[in-house]
Amino acid sequence: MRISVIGCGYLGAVHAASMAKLGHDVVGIDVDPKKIDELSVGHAPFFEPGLPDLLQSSLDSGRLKFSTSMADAAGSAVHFICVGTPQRKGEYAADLRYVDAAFAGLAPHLSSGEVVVGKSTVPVGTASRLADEYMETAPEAILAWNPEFLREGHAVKDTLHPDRFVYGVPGGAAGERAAQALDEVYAASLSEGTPRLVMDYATAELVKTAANSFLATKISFINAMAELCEAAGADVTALADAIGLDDRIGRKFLHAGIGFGGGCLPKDIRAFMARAGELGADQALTFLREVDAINMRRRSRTVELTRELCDGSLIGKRITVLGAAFKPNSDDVRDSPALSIAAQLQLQGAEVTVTDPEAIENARRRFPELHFEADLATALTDAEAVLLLTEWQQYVNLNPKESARLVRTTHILDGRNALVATDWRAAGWSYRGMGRA
Ligand SMILES: NC(=O)c1ccc[n+]([C@@H]2O[C@H](COP(=O)([O-])OP(=O)(O)OC[C@H]3O[C@@H](n4cnc5c(N)ncnc54)[C@H](O)[C@@H]3O)[C@@H](O)[C@H]2O)c1
Ligand SMILES: O=c1ccn([C@@H]2O[C@H](COP(=O)(O)OP(=O)(O)O[C@H]3O[C@H](CO)[C@@H](O)[C@H](O)[C@H]3O)[C@@H](O)[C@H]2O)c(=O)[nH]1
Repeated sequence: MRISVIGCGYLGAVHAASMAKLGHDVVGIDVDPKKIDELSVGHAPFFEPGLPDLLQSSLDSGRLKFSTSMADAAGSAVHFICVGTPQRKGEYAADLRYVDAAFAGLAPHLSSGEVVVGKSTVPVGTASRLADEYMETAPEAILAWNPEFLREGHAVKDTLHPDRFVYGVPGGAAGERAAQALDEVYAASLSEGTPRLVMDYATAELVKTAANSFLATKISFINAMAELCEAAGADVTALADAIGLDDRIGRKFLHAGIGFGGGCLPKDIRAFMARAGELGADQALTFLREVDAINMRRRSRTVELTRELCDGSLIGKRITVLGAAFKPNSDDVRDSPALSIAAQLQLQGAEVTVTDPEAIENARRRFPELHFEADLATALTDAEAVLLLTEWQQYVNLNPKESARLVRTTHILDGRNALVATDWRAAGWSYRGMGRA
């Protein structure tokens, strides 16, 4: 099947390479010529485990190519729209200008029977608006919305073996044709028994934002419990283990710490609230304000805990931050809690050094005022406090005795509750976790 993938960022590049792996002939299209040049020679423009091999094998198969020209999408049976939907500057709402530009650019190249499939995360109501505004030029083409649930750091596996497929389609024969086309695209995964749910546009759009809101709520719930544990002298990790054993609750997404970040959860819950307001249903989502507020409080709480670790003053203190990415196994620094905390500490007078195995380049672009050091041992040397803010495996595996020899003062704040506290204390460190006595 001929497929085009429009927008080759964290979602689209993985999607394009994965669709070629499934046996389709794929063209990935992006407006960024640098990205397209890199992808065309098999260089992944961002860090994602498994992507370089997948990209290379798909290019070698001759089934994957990249282009900056929308005209190269012409003739594809299915066109996936994977462009960004960031938060609008100074507002909660999603910025849909890239989605609109992608539809406007694609529409003149559409032919009868082709299916345009939105994968970007959009506010409910967007698909029917786009169908009205852009699909009229190609009346026989059909629009479907097939939201994406991949996690960065697991994107390849999540794309090839997702938990479920959601198809938002129009009513009648057109909807059936769109679902058939998507079944053909995903035949290999469907044959593994992956559930496939067909519904209307609005429900499909809502499934995506509801799923991310639920995940964000779960994280903020456990972080609220962390606040309580701190006040009551209890331990949030023991609490999460105990409540997580109830199947109805589950242990996943109950890791308390510095809170959630990234290019999805924060902006998606805000866009969801904004859209609810436009629909006159803002009361339904007022709890998400609290979810957001709890999350942002974790960042200021981390700054306060660091001040406590540093005997009450941050001025001139040498602080080493382990991790810049918003999560491990990613170089994505969009709304990274680690960087936001590092920047706050520096503003309050600390001398901050940030290290990360993959994200330094991206981090430096966003926070040029911070000092970055790629070498872990050098970053730790002479530190007066160490903060683990992104739980990369190499940081979790750090040897507390060897690390103690590098630093000036053995103070560690475990912002992700990822270290074995007893090991660090046994090696002479004063260890502080999040929500732990
Ligand atoms: N990153 C994820 O893990 C993930 C997972 C699920 C859903 N999503 C959603 O997918 C969408 C894309 O997210 P992302 O993280 O890949 O963003 P991204 O910023 O990494 O990628 C977007 C890409 O679209 C390109 N682009 C912009 N306008 C274009 C146009 N008119 N034509 C062609 N290309 C264009 C940009 O140059 C960029 O490369 C968002 O709606 C996001 O919420 C992302
Ligand atoms: O118990 C937890 C779990 C996660 N996090 C943090 O939450 C953020 C988001 O993590 P995760 O959801 O794993 O990463 P994303 O790659 O942003 O994936 C989310 O956002 C994507 C884009 O919409 C969706 O496709 C995914 O299903 C959804 O999990 C990160 O900062 C994590 O450190 C916690 O603090 N505690």
